[in-house]
Amino acid sequence: MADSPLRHLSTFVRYLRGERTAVALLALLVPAGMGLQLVAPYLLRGFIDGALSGDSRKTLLDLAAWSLAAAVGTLVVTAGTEALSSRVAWRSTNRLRADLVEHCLSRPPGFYRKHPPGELVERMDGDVTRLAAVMSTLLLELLAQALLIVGILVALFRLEWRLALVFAPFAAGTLLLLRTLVGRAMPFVTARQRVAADLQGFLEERLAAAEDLRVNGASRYTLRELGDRQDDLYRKARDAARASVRWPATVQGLSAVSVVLALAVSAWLHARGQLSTGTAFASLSYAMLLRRPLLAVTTRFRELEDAAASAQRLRDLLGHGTAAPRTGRGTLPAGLPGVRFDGVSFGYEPDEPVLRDVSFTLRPGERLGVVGRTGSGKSTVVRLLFGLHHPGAGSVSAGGLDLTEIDPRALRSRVALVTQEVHVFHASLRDNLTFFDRSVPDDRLRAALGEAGLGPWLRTLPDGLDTPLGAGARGMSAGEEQQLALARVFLRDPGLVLMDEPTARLDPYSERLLMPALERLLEGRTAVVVEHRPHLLRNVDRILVLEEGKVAEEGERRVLAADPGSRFHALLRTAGATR
Ligand SMILES: Nc1ncnc2c1ncn2[C@@H]1O[C@H](COP(=O)(O)OP(=O)(O)OP(=O)(O)O)[C@@H](O)[C@H]1O
Repeated sequence: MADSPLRHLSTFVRYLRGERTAVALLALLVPAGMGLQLVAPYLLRGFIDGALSGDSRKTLLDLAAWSLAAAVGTLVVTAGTEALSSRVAWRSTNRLRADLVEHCLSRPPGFYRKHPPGELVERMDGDVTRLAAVMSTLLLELLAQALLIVGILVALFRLEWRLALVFAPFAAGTLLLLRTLVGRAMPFVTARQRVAADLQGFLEERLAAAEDLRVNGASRYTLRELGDRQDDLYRKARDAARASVRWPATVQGLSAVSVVLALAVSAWLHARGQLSTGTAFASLSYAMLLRRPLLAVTTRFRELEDAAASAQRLRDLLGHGTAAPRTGRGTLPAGLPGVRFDGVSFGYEPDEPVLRDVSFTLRPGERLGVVGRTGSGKSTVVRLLFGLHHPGAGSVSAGGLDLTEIDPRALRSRVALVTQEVHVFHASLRDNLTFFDRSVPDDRLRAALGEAGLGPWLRTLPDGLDTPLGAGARGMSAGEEQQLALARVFLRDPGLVLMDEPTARLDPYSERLLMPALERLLEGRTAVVVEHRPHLLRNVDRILVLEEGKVAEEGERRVLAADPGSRFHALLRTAGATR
């Protein structure tokens, strides 16, 4: 059975709640506009019959004045409807867009692997805009058009029942057809919208990697893939258009037949003297007018199906990943937190364990270095400690509290994660440091930059803390970006620092420049440092060696480094760093 568009749209009705007055006014204006359309043919009849029967000039002028008033009324109602509906659409969709952005910002990393930014932009822009049309007037208009159809049929019956009999089956047949066709085009429309969003995601990803693609000679392959995707979009758009066009084409055909029939009946009745010229004109005007709402309903119905498909995709997006909300409300106790992994097993996918029964303990202020081959689960340890995922078995705790019991915001205020990925926003240096919090005093910002080793760099900036950074503004080297990331952490002064190979993308020179700041950051804090180059772990107290997700070795750094039989010593030997 066809999916009902209204079911998908109903979820978003709540965004109209703040617009009750405007919606109530629209509920009056839209039917009023439809009602005004019924007046014109009625006045026309009076005018023609009056003129033919030699009525006084005053009556004819009165009728002309009424016609003018109806036209002005229609103009006012149309302008009012337009203004109000734009306002309702703008405000309600802004609220929806804000909800979507908030939802996306709170999603775990896996969400962004499933939905690349280009796809999300298409949803927040394209889908929301399509929904806006429905939220403003479409539903009201569909209802009003249906009322107009009934109104025209009643007026026709009153004027000439024999003509009404020609049109009633046409209108009823069209509406019955509508019932059977409701939602038929939706699967095709949904498929078209999905492929369009995928194309957007593809373009966004490829353009972001333009340099890599060029360097690796993959530009031609990318263009070929773009061609395939465009062909697919064309096919899906064609299928959707075919499915959607059947309905208006049928109505057009039916309508043409019924108008010809009405013309024949009018001519016949008029020739027999049973129909005045004015009534014939008025009836035919109503007959022509009847085509308008029926065709409008069909065209608007396509928009409704488009919007319903968008609504379905937005509902899916809003529902995505809500299965495991964090419920913790606790906060980390004051002071430096200790850390404990107790029999932790975890996998990103079911039946694909990444960590197996991992246990270790760090006392407050202790620093742990995590080493192991690529893919052994080092980064996963850090992600669990940052609360990005929860273990399938065992527990991860900080400051004596299981992380599932801690409010994520409270956790993030005391725990910092430094990775090799640094995002520099297109904003001032100040905003880049504070994440747009204007309450942080400048001397704290300068101190944090100094601790991160960016003091001399700051002095070279023309506008100091107000210097714009990011795309199209002042460029930064990879090392400076990493120092900026460290300055952000110094500013927050967390008790627990997690580092995931922060120097991995730096050349040895930049790495050497960064090391003093990294070492300062570890001083007087509990820390977990992931590093595949063991010789860089000079300042940690303990070492954890992971192999295929299991703890292969754990102990004091000093002891393991001095023991030629230890795995850590072997790693140092391989790196040529044994002392
Ligand atoms: N988000 C994810 N979804 C699915 N699998 C993942 C995800 N992240 C990591 N993995 C897989 O988990 C395993 C461990 O990954 P992890 O990043 O923890 O290893 P690592 O030791 O830090 O590796 P590297 O030194 O290369 O960074 C790998 O097999 C990896 O493919």
